[in-house]
Amino acid sequence: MKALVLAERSDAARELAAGARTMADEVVLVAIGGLEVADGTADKIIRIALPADAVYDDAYATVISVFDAEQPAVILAEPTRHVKSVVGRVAAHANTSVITDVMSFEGVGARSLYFGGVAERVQKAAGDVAVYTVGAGAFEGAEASGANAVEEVAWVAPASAVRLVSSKPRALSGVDLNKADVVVAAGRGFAEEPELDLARALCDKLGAGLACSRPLTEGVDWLPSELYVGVSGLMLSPKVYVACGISGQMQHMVGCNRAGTMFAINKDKNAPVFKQCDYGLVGDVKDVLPALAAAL
Ligand SMILES: Cc1cc2nc3c(=O)[nH]c(=O)nc-3n(C[C@H](O)[C@H](O)[C@H](O)COP(=O)(O)OP(=O)(O)OC[C@H]3O[C@@H](n4cnc5c(N)ncnc54)[C@H](O)[C@@H]3O)c2cc1C
Repeated sequence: MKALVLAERSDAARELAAGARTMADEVVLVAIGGLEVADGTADKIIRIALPADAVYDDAYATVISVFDAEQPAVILAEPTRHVKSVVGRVAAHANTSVITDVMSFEGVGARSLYFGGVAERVQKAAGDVAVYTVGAGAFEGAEASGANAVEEVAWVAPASAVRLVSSKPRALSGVDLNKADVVVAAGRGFAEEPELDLARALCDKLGAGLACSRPLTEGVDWLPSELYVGVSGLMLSPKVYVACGISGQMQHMVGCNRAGTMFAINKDKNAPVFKQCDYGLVGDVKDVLPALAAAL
């Protein structure tokens, strides 16, 4: 049985390839646009170079040609916006559906969230080809392997290409949250944008990355949307997660509940986050964060 892996980030490619190894005899990684691939990731790396005027999503037509040539029984994809756009169209071509946001595999079933994360279900692929988008941490302990034999395929122009109107560099936070050992996350407990400096000061002391809940990105726009954690954002598995002024709604917590150790700071002793953390501190972020930063 053959598995195809599609990922935008090198770490995710390796993790999904390791997971694919537990399901298939042959693991083929599709590397679009110069993705760096670590040694021993997959049996075969199929490289797709992006033409200068093309965007990532346009690679779907080439990936469909790869799918036709390779005939995989399973596809594992990283749940980024671009990869989802590509894999959705590959699944439509294969006359199958995508089982999204898989958190773990149980025999032939895949456990994932639905209704925006308020419920879980286990699904089994209906067709001949199983297509999954899989979050970080689903294949803990699995080891990637393979000769990384490289094959380059010709670009297949999509029937309706995305027209790039303009682009501009994005301000990055400096820390890749997917790789950070420690993440400090801010929620609506921060009443005003300048209060986020308290979380930033704690990040500096801990060498942590700053993340947030979704309300801090959408609507108020205090932080970029790339930084919010949860069912529709980042799925993280850091060693330590510090949830500050976050209530603990399921939609947020599914993105961080794989953390090794979870700390929560909230002024409401009944906040749901206290039932989900390892260590809880009842207090106001305006008092607790400066005290913590000073003590460290
Ligand atoms: C389809 C769908 C998808 C969603 N996806 C996501 C997602 O991916 N990620 C996400 O984060 N959310 C998501 N949401 C939103 C989610 O349901 C919650 O509304 C959101 O996570 C709440 O954010 P919060 O915990 O920061 O805010 P709140 O729920 O308002 O909690 C704020 C907390 O701060 C505490 N607090 C207030 N003041 C202080 C203070 N001074 N000091 C300490 N504590 C204080 C309060 O006691 C409260 O517990 C989604 C919702 C839907 C419907």
